[in-house]
Amino acid sequence: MVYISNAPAASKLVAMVESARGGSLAVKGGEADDGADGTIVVLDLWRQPKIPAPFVWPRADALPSSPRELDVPVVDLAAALRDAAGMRPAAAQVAAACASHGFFQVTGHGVAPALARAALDGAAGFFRLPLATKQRARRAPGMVTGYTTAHSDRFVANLPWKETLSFAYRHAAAAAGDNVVVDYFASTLGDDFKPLGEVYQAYCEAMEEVSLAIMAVLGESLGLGSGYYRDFFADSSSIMRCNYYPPCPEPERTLGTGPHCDPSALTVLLQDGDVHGLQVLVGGAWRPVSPEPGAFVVNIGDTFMALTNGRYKSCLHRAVVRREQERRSLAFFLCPREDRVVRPPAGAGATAGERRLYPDFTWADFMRFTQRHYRADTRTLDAFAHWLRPPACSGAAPAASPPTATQAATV
Ligand SMILES: C=C1C[C@]23C[C@H]1CC[C@H]2[C@]1(C)CCC[C@@](C)(C(=O)O)[C@H]1[C@@H]3C(=O)O
Ligand SMILES: O=C(O)CCC(=O)C(=O)O
Ligand SMILES: [Fe+2]
Repeated sequence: MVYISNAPAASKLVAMVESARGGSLAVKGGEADDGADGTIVVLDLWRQPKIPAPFVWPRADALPSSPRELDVPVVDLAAALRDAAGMRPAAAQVAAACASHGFFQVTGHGVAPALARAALDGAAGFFRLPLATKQRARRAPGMVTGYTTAHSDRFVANLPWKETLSFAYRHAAAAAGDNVVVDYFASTLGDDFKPLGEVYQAYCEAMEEVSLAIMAVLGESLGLGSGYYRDFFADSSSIMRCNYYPPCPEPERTLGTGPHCDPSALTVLLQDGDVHGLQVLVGGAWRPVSPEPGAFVVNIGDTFMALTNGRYKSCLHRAVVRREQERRSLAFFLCPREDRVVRPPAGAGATAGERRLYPDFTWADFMRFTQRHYRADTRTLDAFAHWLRPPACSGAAPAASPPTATQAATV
């Protein structure tokens, strides 16, 4: 028997796996099965000799991969926050990186190595659990949070070779003493998962602090002062995502995470060990950003690009997979409070006479766009801006006719 979720996309996928093996397909909807009765679970996907067709990404527009490491500055956050003498070089490093590709690394962040290790190990342990256990946290339709295998509940083609677990981290809740992450783990996976929830609660708190420190440097780098963006994101509503990329029999035909710009404001990424995977598109080639021990990789997302009227770049990136090695990464997506209006301040792109590149929007709307109308890809922010404010001549009404309304469900 094959366990599948109720989604048609997933049933198609599993059917393909089955037919590739010449086995018979029995579809089981509803509750997850732990596989103890001989059930073949979706995890068998990761052990196929060939990748199923829905995982094959088109190569027509394939750009070359370069072995040359991307030059990403390493910014010492502790020095930057200590005094003006430390801030000056940090702000200059960040300004240069963000004006070109938007990627840099941070050290001096104050995150205890043991906490980072526990978060990575926790992800390793979680993804090794039986599918049925992980499915207790499965993503609800239209939500970004939850557990997914290859996003097969959302899409039928260009499936990513990964499993993910995502959860929300809201500053307001944490400030009120609510342990939202612990509660999430306990309520979806069970009380046994409280200790893991505690690890991620602490990790998210640390990530928020790191993100706000970076916001201080970004503000300085744009001449707005260290408080401007720090205040804007002081009541953030962020997303934490654990990525697991299994070894892949045909790594050159698929991707762990497809080419995209992060819709969020800022991403703080922790890569596990020395397994390379993250690549950034710069100068027409995919360039690796390898894990630096003790450093986090930071990148500007679309929301911050909009906050600077395009001055700071949200750059295309992807994650490749490997034949022999599995890989894990932890991404903390810093996002504004849902109802905050994203608009560049005077001095960072909204000076008199400068053309606004993007309309005002709220994170709630942008988030909804990526979960219900559009699959985040190479041009998410432009598609969203167009959806919010179609060109006058098109006559289209935004909510009634998102340009790619069917994409999220099918592609
Ligand atoms: C708002 C979001 C959409 C995604 C999750 C968060 C932040 C990053 C986005 C994502 C990772 C970009 C690549 C494509 C995506 C579908 C993925 O492969 O996971 C994106 C996320 C998503 O919609 O789940
Ligand atoms: O796993 C990685 O290295 C990158 C993942 C990523 O870009 C994302 O989750 O947005
Ligand atoms: Fe990303």
